[in-house]
Amino acid sequence: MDLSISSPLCGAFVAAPTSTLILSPKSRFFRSFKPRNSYLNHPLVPRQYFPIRAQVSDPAVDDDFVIADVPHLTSFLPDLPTYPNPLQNSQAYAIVKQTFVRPEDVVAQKIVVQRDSSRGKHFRRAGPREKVYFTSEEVRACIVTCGGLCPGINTVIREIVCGLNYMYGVNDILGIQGGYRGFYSKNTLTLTPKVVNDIHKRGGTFLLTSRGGHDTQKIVDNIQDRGINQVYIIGGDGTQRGAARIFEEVEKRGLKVAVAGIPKTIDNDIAVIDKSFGFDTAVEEAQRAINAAHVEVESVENGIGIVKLMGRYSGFIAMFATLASRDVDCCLIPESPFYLEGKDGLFEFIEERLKENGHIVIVVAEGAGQEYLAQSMHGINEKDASGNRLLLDVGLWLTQNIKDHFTKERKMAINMKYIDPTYMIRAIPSNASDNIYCTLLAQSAVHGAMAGYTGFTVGPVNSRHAYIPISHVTETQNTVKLTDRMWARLLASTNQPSFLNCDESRGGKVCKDTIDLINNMKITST
Ligand SMILES: Nc1ncnc2c1ncn2[C@@H]1O[C@H](COP(=O)(O)OP(=O)(O)OP(=O)(O)O)[C@@H](O)[C@H]1O
Ligand SMILES: O=P(O)(O)OC[C@H]1O[C@](O)(CO)[C@@H](O)[C@@H]1O
Ligand SMILES: [Mg+2]
Repeated sequence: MDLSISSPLCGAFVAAPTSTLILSPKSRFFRSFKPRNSYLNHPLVPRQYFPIRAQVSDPAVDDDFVIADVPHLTSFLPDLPTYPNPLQNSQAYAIVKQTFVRPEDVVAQKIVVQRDSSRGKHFRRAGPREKVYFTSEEVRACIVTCGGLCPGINTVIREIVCGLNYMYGVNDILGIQGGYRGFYSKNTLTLTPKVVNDIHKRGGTFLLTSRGGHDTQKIVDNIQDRGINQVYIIGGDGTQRGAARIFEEVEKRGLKVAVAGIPKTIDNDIAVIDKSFGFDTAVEEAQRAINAAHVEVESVENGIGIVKLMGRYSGFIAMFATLASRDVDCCLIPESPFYLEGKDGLFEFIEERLKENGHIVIVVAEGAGQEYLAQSMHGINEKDASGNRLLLDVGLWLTQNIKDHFTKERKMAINMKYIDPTYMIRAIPSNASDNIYCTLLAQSAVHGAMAGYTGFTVGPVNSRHAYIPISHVTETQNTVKLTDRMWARLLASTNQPSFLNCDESRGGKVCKDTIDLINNMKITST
C-alpha cells in the first residue's frame, strides 16, 4: 500500500485548524509515521499548520482520520537530543507487558458510531514514551494552582512530585505559591516526596491559589530566570487560557520549557474531558446537605428545604446530586430557565407537593435564574479578580420570594429551611476514586512533559487519558444539555415542571430560547 505525506503545495493538503493532523487510514499509516520534526520543520509546511494527509490507494481504508495533536518541543527546537526513558529500568514496570505507550496510540473522541459515520477526532494517548527529552538531572519543574478550590488538588500536587521523583529521578521541584502572581511576587517552596507525603489527606491547596494576576511576560521572565523547564499548571478554564499564553510566549522565546495543564473545576464545566477531578467527591458531599434538608422538612408541617450548590454556568453538581439523592423534588440549573408565578411555575409546583407530601426539597445551582433575578433585583455587574461575573444570590432570593408568596399571598404557614453548603462541598479532601483519578492525571502530565509534549491539557476522554490541545478545552464550555437523556432522566425522576410556558409576565421570556434550542435538536447521548 502506498502511503505518502503531501505538503500544502502538492495539492492534497486539507486546511484544518492549527494542530490538527488528518491522517488516513487508521493505524496502518502510523507504521510509517515519521518523527514529528521531519514534517513540521519541512520548508514547504507553513508554521501555523501541523496537518498532513496520507495518500492511500486502498479504497477499503480511505476514510479520514483526524488527530487533534498537541505541540512538541521539537516543533520549535528541532535538534533536541533524546534519552532512553528511565522507566525501562524500573522494577515496578518490569512486569508490565507494554511499559511504553506506542506513538501511534490515539484516543477516539467519538465512541458511539454508525457503520457509515465519520470517525471523528482523536487525541494522543497519554502515558510514558520510550524516549524522553530531559535527563533527570536537567529537570527543574514547578507546580502552580490557580482559581477556586476543588477536592483533590493536593493529591495532584503530591503525585506530580512523587511521579517526577520516583519514575524519573527528578529532585528539583518548586512550588509556586498563590497562583499565577506567585511566579513574580512570592518565594518558591521546595517540593520533595517527603514534604508532600500527607497533603492528599487535606482539602484546599497546599500551594495556595488566587484569581487574577496573570502577567504573561513577568511569568515567563521568571520561568527563564529561575531556569525552570517543566511547568505544571493546575486550574480551570481561566487557568488553562493562562497556560496557553505561557506556552505561546515560551515558544516565541524558543525556550526548552514544557507546559502541562491539569484541568481542575468543581463545576465540571471543562469541555472534552469525561469529568473533572473532585466532582464525584463534591456530589457525594452534597448528599449530606440534601439529606439534612430532607430530614428537616420531613419533620415539620409544610416544610420547604432549599439547598444551594455550586455551578456558575453548568448545573452538573446540582443535576448529579439530585439524581443520586432521590429526595429532591425540583432541581434548578443555569441551563434551564425557570419562573415562579402562574401556571406550571415553581410556586404552583411547591403548593402541589406540599399538599401531596407535606414537604418539598429544592436543589438550586448558584448560577440558576440569573437573568430572571436581574429583572427583579438591581443587577450589579461586579466581577472577580479574574474577570468572572459575580453572581446574584439565587438561594436567598428564592427563599425570600417563596416565603413572601406563601405567607403573604397564599396565607399559608410554611417552614423554610435554607442550607448553603457551597464552600463545604469543595473544601474537603477527595474521595478514594477521585484520589486515583488525580494520580492518573498527575502521572500522565509528568509522562507528557518528559516526552517533550507541551502546551497540552491532560484528561480522560472516554475513560482513556489523553493529551488534548489547550484550545480544545477553552473554546467551549461543558454545560448540561437539556436535549440529552441525562436531563430527561432527571425530569422523569423529580417530575418537576419543565418551565416552558413562555408568558413574559411570569418572567418566562428567557425560556423562548430554550424552546428554540429544544426544537432544533434531537435528544442526544446516553
Ligand atoms: N484569558 C486569560 N488569559 C490569561 N490568564 C487568564 C485568562 N483567564 C483567566 N486567567 C487567569 O487564570 C487564573 C484562574 O482563572 P479563574 O479565576 O477564572 O479560575 P479558573 O481557572 O477558571 O478556575 P475556576 O473557575 O474553576 O475556579 C487567574 O489567575 C486568571 O488571571
Ligand atoms: O468564591 P470563589 O472562591 O471566587 O469561588 C466561587 C466560584 O468558584 C467556583 O467554585 C468555580 O471554581 C464556582 O462554582 C463559584 O462561583
Ligand atoms: Mg472558570
